This record gives sequence, structure tokens and C-alpha cells, in this order.
Amino acid sequence: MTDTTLEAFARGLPKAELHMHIEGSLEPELMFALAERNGITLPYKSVEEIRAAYAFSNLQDFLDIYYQGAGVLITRADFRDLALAYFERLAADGGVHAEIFFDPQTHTERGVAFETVIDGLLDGMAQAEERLGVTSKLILCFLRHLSEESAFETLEQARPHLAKIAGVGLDSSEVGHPPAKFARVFKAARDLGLKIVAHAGEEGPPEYVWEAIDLVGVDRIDHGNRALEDEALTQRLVKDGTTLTVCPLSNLKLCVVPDLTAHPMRRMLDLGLKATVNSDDPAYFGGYLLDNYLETAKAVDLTRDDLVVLARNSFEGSFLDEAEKARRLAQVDAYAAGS
Ligand SMILES: Nc1ncnc2[nH]cnc12
Ligand SMILES: [Zn+2]
Repeated sequence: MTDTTLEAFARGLPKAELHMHIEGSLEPELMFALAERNGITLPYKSVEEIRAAYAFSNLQDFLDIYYQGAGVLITRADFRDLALAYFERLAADGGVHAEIFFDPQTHTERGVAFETVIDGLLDGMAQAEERLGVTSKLILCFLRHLSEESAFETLEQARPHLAKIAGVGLDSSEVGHPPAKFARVFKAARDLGLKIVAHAGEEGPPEYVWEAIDLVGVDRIDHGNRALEDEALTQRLVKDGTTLTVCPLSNLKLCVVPDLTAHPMRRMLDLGLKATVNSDDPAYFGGYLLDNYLETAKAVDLTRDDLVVLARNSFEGSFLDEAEKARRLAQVDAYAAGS
């Protein structure tokens, strides 16, 4: 099959994105426009200069620039525009559903109200559904480099909005901040009826993945690459059918893998892990959802059937209700049968 054929097939394949930080979809052009709108001076003179700064050796290198970029987001309209720009890209890639992360502490710590953030994102999500037919859910992430107390405060701020939040997650600097640090806050979130996800095994060791499943009881693992270093853990994830939200271009840009041909996606699928493909922070890592499918397919020899498995996994692992999941899975199967 030629690349063009595979591209057309992958674009038309209905897909969900389960691991995307909305602040990580802030393109340099929008960053400049929002800086101007809000009277903020950026430490860059041009879009090209910003892009040139996106050379990262590890997760922390990236996070330093990512938190700085998020500083241009001030008003409800800023968060709406950010979300809408992402959903337009997703729709163009054949994405039909997204479960997007947001980091309230990144904004509340600099004086932006929790309501400004969530109301703006919900505006963008509603408009995306109306205009593009893309459905979405929100996942509130706790920043793991901050304290358990700050996470509890954030959960408290979320309380009036729980009907609009599907789950909570854990992101930011992984090493030194294991899931166990937040076991109590996750328990409180679970008691409020929220789903639980956590970044684990991106840079952190397999022990962090064990903690996420055994101590925290997560519904999905975000990344999970390093789980493959531990055979018993891999077997457990296969047995439980735990969804891994894998982010190949992110792994490349943050030097989790030296080269995309060394990416574990092929192995993950062969082992029977419920892997999915996601973009993580697409504005910073050079590719949105479809780029991640295609670049990975090219690098580790994924077939059409593999792409169908990945798309099915994305809906099976989603937080859609069972009827909606079944509807989306039937769409995937009908597309695969007809292409
Ligand atoms: N890939 C990633 N890992 C941890 N925290 C993040 N925040 C945004 N992107 C992240
Ligand atoms: Zn992430």
C-alpha cells in the first residue's frame, strides 16, 4: 500500500484522542495573538524563534517552556479559542471524540480563576460539538511537582463543576513524584464519582505504574512505556485490559526513544496491550493525532488492521457510556469493512 493510501485510510478512520493537554495545543501563532490581546511581552521576537526553542532533551526541558507559554492564557475567551483551535485540527484528522487534560493549577497559581479556565474550555467544547460534530470530555490534572495539599485545594475548587468533569489525572515532572504521593486525593476524587488516570512510566520506573494500578486504582495509564521493562507488570496490564494512552511523537521529542523506529508500539500491540495513539502536546511535539498514527505506522510497520485495532482501543478505553462506545465501535468496523 502506498503512503497516500494509508494516509487516506487513517484520516477517514473514526478515532478518539485520550491523551492531549489542551495547554500543549497552544500554537506559537495563537501564543503571539493572545500575548498581544492581553498586553503580555513574550521572551521571543517571532513564531520562528519560538519554534526554534522547542528542542528538548527530557520532560523537564519541555515543561519549563510549556508553563511559560501557558502564561498568555488569561480570559475565558482565550481558553475557548485555544480549545476550538485544537478541535478544528482534530476534526481535520478524522478525530471524532477527545478526552482533554487541563492543568488548573498552572492558571490559578498566577491568579486566573478556576471558573475562567473551565468555562472557557466548556465554551470551546460546546462550539466544537455544534460546528464540527466532535464530542469531548474534560480531565482535570493535578500537577505532581506541587503538594498533595494543593491537589486537594484544586479538587475543592472543582466541586461545583463535577457534572462537567469526567475524571482526574496526574501530570508534570514524574521522577521523584510517584503516584503514591496523591493516593489520598485520588481516593477522594473516586468517592466523588470521578474516573482516574495518571501519567506513569513515561520517564518514571515500572514501580510507578504498579503504584498507579494497585495503590491508586487507575482506569487508564497515560504513557506506560517503561512498563515493558517488567514482565510481570506487562502481563498484569494485558490481563486487566488496561488502556495505555501512548504518545509516539512526544516520546521522540522528549527523548524517551532515540528514534521512532525504536518505539515500542509494535511490541505493545504484539503483546496484546490495549495501546492507543495520542498527540500529548501537539503544538510542541510537531504533530497532531493523524501525524502520530502515520509516523508511527511508517516507523514500526503498522498495517491497516493495526490502525483499526488502535482506533477500536481508543473508543474501548474512552469514558464514553456503553451505548456511545458501541455506536463508535460499529462506525470503526463499518469503515474498516468498507475501505
Ligand atoms: N508529556 C507530559 N508528561 C507529563 N506532564 C505533562 N504535561 C504536559 N505534557 C506532559
Ligand atoms: Zn501527557
